[in-house]
Amino acid sequence: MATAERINTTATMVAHMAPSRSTTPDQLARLIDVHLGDLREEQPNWMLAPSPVAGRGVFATRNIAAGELIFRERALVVGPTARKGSQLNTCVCCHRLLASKHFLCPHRCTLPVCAECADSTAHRNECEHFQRWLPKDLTAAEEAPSKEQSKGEAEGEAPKEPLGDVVNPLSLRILTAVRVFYLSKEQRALVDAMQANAERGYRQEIIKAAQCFRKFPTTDKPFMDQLFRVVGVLNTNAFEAPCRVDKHETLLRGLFPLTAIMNHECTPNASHYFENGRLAVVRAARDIPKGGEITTTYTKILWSNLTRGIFLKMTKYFVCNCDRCNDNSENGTYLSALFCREQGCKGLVIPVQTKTLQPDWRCLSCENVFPHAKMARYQDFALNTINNRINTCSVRDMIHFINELCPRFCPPSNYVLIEAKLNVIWRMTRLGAEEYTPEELAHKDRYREEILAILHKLGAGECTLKKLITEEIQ
Ligand SMILES: C[S@@+](CC[C@H](N)C(=O)[O-])C[C@H]1O[C@@H](n2cnc3c(N)ncnc32)[C@H](O)[C@@H]1O
Repeated sequence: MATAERINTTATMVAHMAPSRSTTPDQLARLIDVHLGDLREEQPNWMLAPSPVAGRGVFATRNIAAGELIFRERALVVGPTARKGSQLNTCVCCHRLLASKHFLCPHRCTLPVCAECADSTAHRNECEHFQRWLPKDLTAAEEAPSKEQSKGEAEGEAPKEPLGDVVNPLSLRILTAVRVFYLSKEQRALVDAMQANAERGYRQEIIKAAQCFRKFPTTDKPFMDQLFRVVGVLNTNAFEAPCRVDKHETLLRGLFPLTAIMNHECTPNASHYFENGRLAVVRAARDIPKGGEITTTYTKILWSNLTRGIFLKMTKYFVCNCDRCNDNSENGTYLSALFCREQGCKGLVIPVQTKTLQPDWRCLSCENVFPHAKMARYQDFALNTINNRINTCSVRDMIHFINELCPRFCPPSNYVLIEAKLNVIWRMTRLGAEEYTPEELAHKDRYREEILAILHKLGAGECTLKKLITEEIQ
């Protein structure tokens, strides 16, 4: 993050974030060029232009071959995702894992930070900023022991272990938005030129964060409006980028503006991945002709039509109209398929209509039609049963479950079962091959071939998942 001029009042912050919704395509292109800096190619194979899909998009300036690099981009801003279950005792600057107790900033901004970063210029602005908002100190309990604790100790009980530091994920998550206010003027202009979906849930994120502080400027309307927009931009555009420091893996909330301007396609022609949470790399997954829109995916590629549709509607607020979404066989992969509920028939049942999230379902064998509610309950059952096993079973038991029990209630093409196979492959790779029997390793190879065949049917080309499966998972 650029260390911009110091900002001491919310009024100054708002002035710096003055809206510039009318950013022209040329201005946007210039802001992106400045942001790319030394990573901007002399003659890029991409350009920005209005998209027939939505808003602005990224387009090929010449034919691009599958596998070719399209661009690399550093994050404009990153921060903790502070997801449920993540290790919150991770330094917000260098992302190292900290001690499990006493890991908050010594300057009492209540952010988890390592001793080195606590006094760094990278942390100074946000530290002072959080201090000004007066965090409700969650460690107070440690300094002022409860009445019962003091009583117990007075009566000769061994002193209780100090409670240690506690982080509120809601205040931690707002950090990325706060960091946006400290970007340079041009960087903030770029943030302001980005799409921000207006969603009530995003406001909740701020309202809940505000409750973590005694002096959050909730009555400062211009500031709050800017904050709502920044959080809207983050939620519309930011990625969750994995980052590994030493052996500690964490997910960062990163804004990569050029990568974000790419529109979504369910089987995209480009793939992106992140290097240590701070660098996005975008490559062509298939050949892209000159003038073609370069697309990425906002969903998992192996999800069924309905699952992707619901996810996009709920989190990105649009209905996808790509070729894959309009084909109820899903390129012959039948990722949505469930077994027929009719006595004696074990045919495959698939959604009939494609442009609705509540389709009728029809059996490909007996042609009976089932209401969506019934099939949705069945899909939920399969999902919960399989995910429950994934979370509780050893790999060995999972292989047995997939091969012997799943076929009784879930067609082998169903995406939940495919994802379970991917999970097995992934876990076996992480644990190392020597722990498994040749038979178990053969199952892993078979799962891998099945998934590669599905990716081939989908026309996914050199997508990130294929790269992972063929190169890293061996
Ligand atoms: C990260 S932005 C993509 C860039 C955006 N087109 C722009 O002009 O800044 C994501 C938003 O773009 C729109 N979008 C992206 N892909 C789409 C698609 N396939 N169909 C409809 N809308 C899409 C949706 O409004 C979505 O919330």
